[in-house]
Amino acid sequence: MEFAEIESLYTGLRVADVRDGMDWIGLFSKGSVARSIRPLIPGSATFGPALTVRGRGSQVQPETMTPEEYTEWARNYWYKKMHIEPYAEEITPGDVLVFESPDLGVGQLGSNNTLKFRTHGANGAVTSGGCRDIDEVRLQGFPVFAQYINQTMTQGRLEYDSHNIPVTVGNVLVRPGDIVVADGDGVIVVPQQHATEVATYARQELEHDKDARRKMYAELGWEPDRSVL
Ligand SMILES: O=C([O-])CC(=O)C(=O)O
Ligand SMILES: [Mg+2]
Repeated sequence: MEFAEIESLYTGLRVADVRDGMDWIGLFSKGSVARSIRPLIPGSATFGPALTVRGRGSQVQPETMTPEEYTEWARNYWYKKMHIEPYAEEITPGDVLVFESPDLGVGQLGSNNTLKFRTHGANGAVTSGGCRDIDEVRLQGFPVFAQYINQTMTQGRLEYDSHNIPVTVGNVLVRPGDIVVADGDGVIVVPQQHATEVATYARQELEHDKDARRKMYAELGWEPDRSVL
């Protein structure tokens, strides 16, 4: 599905609405990513088709080296052969990167690669692993939904495995092109074949809910804000 179509279906929908839309078509136990995967930037929200990436634990045990040798090893071996990001070149504007990453306490995402993803037009990233440089990622306003914040780099810990393959993140299968929606309630994944129907009932429930809240705003004498308009 083209991003323009996803945009017209999903703009303004909250994760809660998409959850309802999934229920409305009978997908009660599907889609909701484990609640341990949370927004790292309070208030951030995103949606888009999944560009999937798998990382794997590494068996590489770097030998003892001088710092100069280590610089050479990191730049010309690790970041050229093991921690590679070929998928960045394949980002289509609107994509949400979805990383299946083992829980190795690694800050696989950081302010450098998130900025690279943004320059290619990505709408955000979801990972079962971690993120570092978090203050800068917040400054960038790049929506990251992750299991943890941690300091360590990937060297000798976590390698690139593959991309554009089905992955399992937060106990949910995510296939390339499935629709990812994320906000303060967490992350939900809509199988692409259900994208239109789920959005239809999600929208119905959002409008129903907004009507009820708009009336209570009026009763309270509050000015309507975007949450009720
Ligand atoms: O380099 C890494 O592996 C992660 C990182 O800190 C960044 O992208 O800024
Ligand atoms: Mg960094």
